Amino acid sequence: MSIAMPSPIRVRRSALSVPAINRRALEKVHSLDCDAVIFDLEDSVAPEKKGQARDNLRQFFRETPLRDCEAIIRINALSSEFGLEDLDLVVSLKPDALLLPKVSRARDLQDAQAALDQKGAPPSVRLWAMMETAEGVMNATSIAASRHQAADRLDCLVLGLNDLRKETRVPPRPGRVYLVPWMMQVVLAARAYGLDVIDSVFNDFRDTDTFMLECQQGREMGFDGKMLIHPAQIEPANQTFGPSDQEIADAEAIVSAFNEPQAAELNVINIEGRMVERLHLEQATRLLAQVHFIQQRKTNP
Ligand SMILES: CC(C)(COP(=O)(O)OP(=O)(O)OC[C@H]1O[C@@H](n2cnc3c(N)ncnc32)[C@H](O)[C@@H]1OP(=O)(O)O)[C@@H](O)C(=O)NCCC(=O)NCCSC(=O)C[C@H](O)C(=O)O
Ligand SMILES: [Mg+2]
Repeated sequence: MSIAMPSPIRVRRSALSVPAINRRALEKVHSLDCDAVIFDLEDSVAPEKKGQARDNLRQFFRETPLRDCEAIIRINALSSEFGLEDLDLVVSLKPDALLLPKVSRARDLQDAQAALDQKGAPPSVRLWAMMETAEGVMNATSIAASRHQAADRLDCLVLGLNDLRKETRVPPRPGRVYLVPWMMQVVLAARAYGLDVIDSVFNDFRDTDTFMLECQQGREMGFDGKMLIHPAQIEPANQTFGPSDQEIADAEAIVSAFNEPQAAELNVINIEGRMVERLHLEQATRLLAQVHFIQQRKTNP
């Protein structure tokens, strides 16, 4: 017996932030192997440069749109003086998602969704939410739940620890030790409502060893991937958040064991002394679909 591939399969191991004001960085993105590019109009763009940054994105989307990589635009808060013009840009460029910064309550997302709907953005334009305020983390459950209410475009939560540290005054420490409970709260809320969740940026982009440790920690906490600030972080993030050879071999063994005729009516089987249930078959099938997705991308560069 075989089971259908879950759909849609998405892979979000690496989401590179690119300041929309930086033309040189924009030119580079086509040569980079990240799963998503977040074109930033918010904190990496000075107030007097917002217009120029929007023009850069207009030119980029017109001349060299991304292929096989999600395109996300992070706008300024809708309540800011830049928010509405950013939103109009999103409606005209139709990226894969709008990333809303500093989401503190479900209402922020509902307002963004209402504005997208009212301006005629197609349903393909999803919503991503930055979780980076104390209030946002405390409201993680209702924010994630808004996917089933007035913000059904919501697709993914992105943790922002720079802002969260600033507001809570928790200093950076090895292992992000005092932040872990809040991070897990965001992961749990995302999973309860079927959302993806992406770990925060790591600022010291030349410190590859600590970055790798942070990626491994993020993966073990259940994150799908990491928001990145520098091209050098892409490969380590793809490696850490992608399926390992051992995980692929295990998944193949599970699928093939359940495909045996004698397993057709069994919900639980024994694979080399390990209990394996159909829920593991679902996990294995999802993992193999992700492997397929990644391989296809490699063969269509
Ligand atoms: C941090 C940087 C300013 C460093 O840039 P630079 O000094 O140019 O570094 P390098 O000389 O090592 O760069 C080597 C080449 O790589 C290109 N580059 C660098 N960064 C990027 C990038 N993000 N995307 C594409 N290309 C990039 C350089 O142009 C060099 O190219 P070349 O000259 O051809 O060799 C810079 O990395 C940077 O600006 N990073 C992104 C900053 C950003 O987006 N900030 C916002 C996101 S952070 C966030 O969201 C925090 C969150 O909200 C929270 O609260 O936690
Ligand atoms: Mg931030």
